[in-house]
Amino acid sequence: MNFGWLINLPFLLDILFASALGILLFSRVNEQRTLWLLRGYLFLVSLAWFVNRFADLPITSKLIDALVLVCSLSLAILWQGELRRLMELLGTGRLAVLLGNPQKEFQASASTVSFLSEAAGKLSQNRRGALIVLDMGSDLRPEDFLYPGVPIDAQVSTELLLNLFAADTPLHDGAVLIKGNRIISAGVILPLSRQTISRYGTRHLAALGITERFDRCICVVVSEESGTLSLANQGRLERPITSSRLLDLLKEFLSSPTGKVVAKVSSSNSGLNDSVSNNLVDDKASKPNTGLSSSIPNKDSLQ
Ligand SMILES: Nc1ncnc2c1ncn2[C@@H]1O[C@H](COP(=O)(O)OP(=O)(O)OP(=O)(O)O)[C@@H](O)[C@H]1O
Repeated sequence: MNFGWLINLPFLLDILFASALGILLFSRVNEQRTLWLLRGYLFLVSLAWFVNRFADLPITSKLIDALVLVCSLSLAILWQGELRRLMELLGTGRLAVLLGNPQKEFQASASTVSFLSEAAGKLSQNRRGALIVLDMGSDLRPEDFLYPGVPIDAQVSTELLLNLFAADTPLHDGAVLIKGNRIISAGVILPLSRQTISRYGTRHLAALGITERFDRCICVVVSEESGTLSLANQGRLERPITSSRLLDLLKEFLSSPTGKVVAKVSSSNSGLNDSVSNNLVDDKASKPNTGLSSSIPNKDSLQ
């Protein structure tokens, strides 16, 4: 066998780029099951390449190609949200997000998270509906929202948060966006989750929608109907939680450079974790599921 191709520069570059891409992909996957799928898929692709290049087996090669095609289609359906997000990031040139570099200036301080959990606790006691997005370096931009809201740019405080969600005030509808220690805007309309089988209302779906798109973004939700406090992270909802539990989770989130703590805590806490995809406890069970597109609100309908 001639191994001359091994020292061929284009071939070495090919291997280098393919390995870099593989490492990047594996480093971005944080779920074991997804990792297995990716590993299996890459094995099939490598097998197809090997058989095509080195074996003179046309029928086997065609069969493996067909298998790779079917698997690619299945994965495209399974990961449509992630693939869409990948293309959005590539299209908007946000490579830092893709490479997982958090923006350090958006690290919230310990006092910010305690103001936030204190406000959430009071809102919950008073059954005031609220939705607070805490961006800890996920590079959220106005174009990521359905409506970017009204600019505020003020230091986070319990009083200001309570004021923003007070009944009958112009900005109480929609979400408050916090970046680092500052309230950036209020009245923000978030994209809804694509988890259409959920029976949650739009406030909770909005929290899931933004957190399933952005890793380092979490959402605190207070239900107006039940006063239940929830924390959304990476497309999962942990509820019901107390304000002190919220504070603990926020602190753990702050101390984690990858922002994966809450998911880890949730999965080990079967009593509290409530993933929408699992369709568990739901205080909106009586509400008909209207489907995603029909339930996306516009600003006018929320006022
Ligand atoms: N896409 C969105 N982005 C931001 N806020 C939203 C969005 N959709 C709905 N909301 C907020 O949620 C309110 C409606 O909540 P809805 O009852 O539909 O949801 P919910 O999840 O059942 O919440 P709750 O338990 O508080 O009733 C709206 O008045 C608005 O303030």
